[in-house]
Amino acid sequence: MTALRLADKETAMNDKLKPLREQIDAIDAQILDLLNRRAQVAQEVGHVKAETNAPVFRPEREAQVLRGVADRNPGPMGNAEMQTIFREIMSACRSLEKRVTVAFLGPAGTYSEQAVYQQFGTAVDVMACASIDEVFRATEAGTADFGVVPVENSTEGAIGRTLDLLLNTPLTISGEVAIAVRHSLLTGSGTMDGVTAICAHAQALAQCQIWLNNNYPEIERRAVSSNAEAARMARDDHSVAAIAGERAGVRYSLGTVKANIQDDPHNRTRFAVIGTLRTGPSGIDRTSMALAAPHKAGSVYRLLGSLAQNGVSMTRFESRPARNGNWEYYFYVDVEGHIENPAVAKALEELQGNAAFFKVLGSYPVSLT
Ligand SMILES: C=C(O[C@@H]1C=C(C(=O)O)C=C[C@H]1O)C(=O)O
Repeated sequence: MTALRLADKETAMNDKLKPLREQIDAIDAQILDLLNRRAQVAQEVGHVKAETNAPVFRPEREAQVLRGVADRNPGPMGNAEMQTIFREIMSACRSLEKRVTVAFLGPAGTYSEQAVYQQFGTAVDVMACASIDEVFRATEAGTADFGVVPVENSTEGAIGRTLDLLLNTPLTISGEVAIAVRHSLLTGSGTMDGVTAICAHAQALAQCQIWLNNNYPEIERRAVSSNAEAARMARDDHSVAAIAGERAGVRYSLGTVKANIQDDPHNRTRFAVIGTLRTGPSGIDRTSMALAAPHKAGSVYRLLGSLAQNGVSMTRFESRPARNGNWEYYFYVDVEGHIENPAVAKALEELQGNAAFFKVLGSYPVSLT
């Protein structure tokens, strides 16, 4: 009797589902058709670009498309989900023009790899490099079209090696990506049974230290070359737990002991996309520069005065030792606006006149996230 009633309920449900699924099938057919029409137009764009050897990847245009999607989205689909879908659509369309190769700080499964996919979508060829230096080298040599390197973390501060290398590279910053860094405690079994060491990159251990002190104060912490390397170790050795992103956990088939163990819930890392491409204005842009102040009273004040007088807002000011033993510093300054914006151009020209060293690192669309 009960079984019968259940079967009746299922039939009634299926009767209701059938027309709805037919609607979805019809919509999917339309989406399929529209996507291929979009792809054909992108191919035409590719031909036009090929005639003049113009760059295929246009971050300013992609940023505008993604912002437009969020602006026009009536819901119920969320803006972030819609942007993820459109990023993939653009990635697939772009790869019909030309597939770009992107170098990043490997191994696979790192936040740097996540940043690559967040900027370029998944229709790209990725090249895992062993160091930040190698990402610069591969991109400078043209082995990779672009490189993605970490610039700063909201908890731990600047990534010094990236700042040092930006100073001398002929490459420019073509784009930026910010990602939320969420660390998980991962093991082969998904439990802490038999675990004698917690491994991660030193930065990740630092970003989770309060949580670790509160929960596993007695377990040894060991810094290794990357979180992904820690995840690989945890897969091969069940006495090791890793701190890494969920992406690494999936890659190395690990179980999650606890997700989101970072001390700062807003922990974010900003990455720069480096390449030879000088990105055009997208409407919401940032310009990064490096400069040195002459050894004179009030010189930093005068430098920054050029920004204030031209109404240009500074969003970041970072200093790095010049490493000449003279207590001299390079300043890394980010401002709002593109270098083609007249106020920004004027401010930078004045600034350059007052600086002992001056280099524009790039103008690029502000990260969506
Ligand atoms: C189609 C173009 O080429 C690429 C693909 C884009 C897209 O699919 O919308 C946008 C910008 C470019 O990175 C274009 O430049 O418009």
